[in-house]
Amino acid sequence: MEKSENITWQATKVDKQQRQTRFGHKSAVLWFTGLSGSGKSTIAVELEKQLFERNINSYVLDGDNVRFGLNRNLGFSAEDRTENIRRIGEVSKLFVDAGTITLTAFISPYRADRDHVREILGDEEFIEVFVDTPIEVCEDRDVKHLYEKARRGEIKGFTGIDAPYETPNNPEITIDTSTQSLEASVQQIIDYLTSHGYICTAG
Ligand SMILES: Nc1ncnc2c1ncn2[C@@H]1O[C@H](COP(=O)(O)OS(=O)(=O)O)[C@@H](OP(=O)(O)O)[C@H]1O
Ligand SMILES: Nc1ncnc2c1ncn2[C@@H]1O[C@H](COP(=O)(O)OP(=O)(O)O)[C@@H](O)[C@H]1O
Repeated sequence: MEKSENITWQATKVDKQQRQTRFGHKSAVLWFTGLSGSGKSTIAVELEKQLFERNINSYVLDGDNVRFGLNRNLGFSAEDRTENIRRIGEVSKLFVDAGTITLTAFISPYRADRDHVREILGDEEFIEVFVDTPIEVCEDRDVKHLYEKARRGEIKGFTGIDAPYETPNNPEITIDTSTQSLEASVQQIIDYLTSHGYICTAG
């Protein structure tokens, strides 16, 4: 995998700990995973807004958006999805080093790919948020009409239809948007961040 030789790690004079101290909160990745239409982006975007309002550095990396730029050369084969998640894992690590609470909204269907990101970040900085909305509900929403296309065979390898989704074994947070409101989901995550000492009650 490594193609670069003769490279040396450059140390910096400002570290993650100093940045966290200055910002007044810890940094970590909230790794949203779940089917298309499960609610990953909707929750991440609202949560980012609420964290921002509390003066917390936060940033959303969203599957669709990242595929317009950084990952525009990747498709939806198993190999490309793995590379997609590997890159986002590395980007997330940089954001966390920069002191930001990073929200990633990718289907990330393969357990091994998510576990790899957990490994490079460590348990404390990787918070897996399983958006466990039943496929029937996601398909019923079909915001982008992609399930419709997949059922008609116009999209091949669509997650949940003819491509796999491997559920997390031990997610830190589980949300089902078919039974809980957006507000309740966002509050559940804020409560987790507060009770685990990532952010302060007062923000
Ligand atoms: N074949 C196939 N399977 C699943 N999803 C598809 C596919 N083709 C396009 N799309 C659209 O791409 C979004 C998922 O991109 P991700 O980068 O999150 O996927 S992955 O993590 O690499 O599996 C996904 O967005 P979300 O609905 O936000 O999840 C879809 O809009
Ligand atoms: N309780 C809820 N939480 C989150 N989204 C919900 C909820 N109820 C309905 N929705 C709708 O479900 C859709 C989820 O789409 P999206 O957030 O793009 O999902 P994903 O990013 O997982 O593909 C949105 O249209 C959203 O308005």
